[in-house]
Amino acid sequence: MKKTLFDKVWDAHVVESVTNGPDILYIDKHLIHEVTSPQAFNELEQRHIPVFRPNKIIATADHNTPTINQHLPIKDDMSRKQIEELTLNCEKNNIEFYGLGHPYNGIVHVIAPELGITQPGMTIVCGDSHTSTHGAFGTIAFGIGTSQVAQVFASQCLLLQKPLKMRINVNGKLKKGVLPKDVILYIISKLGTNSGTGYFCEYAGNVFREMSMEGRMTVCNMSIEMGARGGLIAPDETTFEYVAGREFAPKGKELEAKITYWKTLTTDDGAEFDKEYNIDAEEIAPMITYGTNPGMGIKIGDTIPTLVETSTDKALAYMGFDYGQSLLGTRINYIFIGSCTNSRIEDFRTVADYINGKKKADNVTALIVPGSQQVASEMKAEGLYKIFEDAGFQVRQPGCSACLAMNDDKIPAEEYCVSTSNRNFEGRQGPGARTILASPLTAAAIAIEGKIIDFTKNLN
Ligand SMILES: CC(C)[C@H](C(=O)O)[C@@H](O)C(=O)O
Ligand code: SF4
Repeated sequence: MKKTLFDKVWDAHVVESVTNGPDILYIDKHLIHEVTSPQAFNELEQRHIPVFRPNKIIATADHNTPTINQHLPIKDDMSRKQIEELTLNCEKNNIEFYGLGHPYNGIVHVIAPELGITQPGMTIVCGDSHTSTHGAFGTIAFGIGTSQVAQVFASQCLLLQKPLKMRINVNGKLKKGVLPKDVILYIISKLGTNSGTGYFCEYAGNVFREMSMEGRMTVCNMSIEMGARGGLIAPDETTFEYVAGREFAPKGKELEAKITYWKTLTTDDGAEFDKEYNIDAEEIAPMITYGTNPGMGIKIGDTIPTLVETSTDKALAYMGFDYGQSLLGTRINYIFIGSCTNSRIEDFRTVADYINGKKKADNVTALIVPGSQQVASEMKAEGLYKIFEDAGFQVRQPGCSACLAMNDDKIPAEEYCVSTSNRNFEGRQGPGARTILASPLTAAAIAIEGKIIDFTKNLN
């Protein structure tokens, strides 16, 4: 039978299946953070169940962490307690923990790939919806709820109904200034935030084949924003090259054997999908969002579509925009470049390249937040800190930061923030804050101007 990439990875992990029922799936790697693990640890403790395979679990602190003075005790009580609880739970259960100050600390979806923990063909879960990021390596990776976190702690397995399969093919040549973030924002704006519900989505076509691993991670990261459980891209030379040599990646003969296997992880010609979309790369342009879900996006120079849906009325009222309006010229006081979508070295290289020798506009507060300590070290080594600081940007310490209002980095009410994160929900960046999602390049260009511009005209 012809199989898809998804089928191959799934089938290799089925421990047992119930006819016409769910499968028991083995989980290779379980990532945890401070927000969704405490209740699961409590459940195990109450039921006197030990953690079955602690060496398959990696923990980091990212959501509640401050991005200034990480060497000092966390001021906010609730955040400090969250991190203390995670630290204690990891100690008690023998789980590797990359806490604040650890050279491997950072956002969970940034550190696992960069440490070589994420590898092709694996099943990876985390109590976090953007676990879909790891699909960029040809893994089945998805977010799970707290009761499932407990299930994996106890058994290293999950009881799951096999999801449906969809494929999005993007072929052709991307225009200048179009980044992977624009590709996924465009896809979601076209297909809608429910188009992936019940599905795992494979991204195929020359656009993804030619993308860096960082770019593929940006795309897979946002699969969840079109409703999909996860997204994945077939591993290839770009993937193998990225993985090889990383801290926890296989080495020598073992790596060779793995690569031979990883090369089989492609969708067979003629394998069937439950649905499929084709997109022409030339249609895609730099995108911005105008509303309160990631599907409410337009090309920078376009006007807000005139839709008659009450939910759009509410979104536009929240954002302070109108039907038919162009966003060009909108004054922007906050820029956030970070989050598990766009806080990898390539993102910061793109930003630094654009702003080198320029200055941010006076009205702008611009935050640069590396996804991990390792990204921060690379940035320093490459001289990017100096470029950012000379341009008047603030470079912070790693964490989720202003992606969501769980730490000190909040955007004031009614202020617009052009953000490279993945969600623009009401209150996401702070009560009343208005989030406009965009690529790192778009965010950089807007930081320099202090208002929304169509920067593609300035590119040479
Ligand atoms: C806090 C966490 C559970 C949440 C998620 O699942 O995604 C967060 O990371 C987010 O991005 O909204
Ligand atoms: S950076 Fe944002 S989207 Fe990513 S895990 Fe943190 S809070 Fe969630």
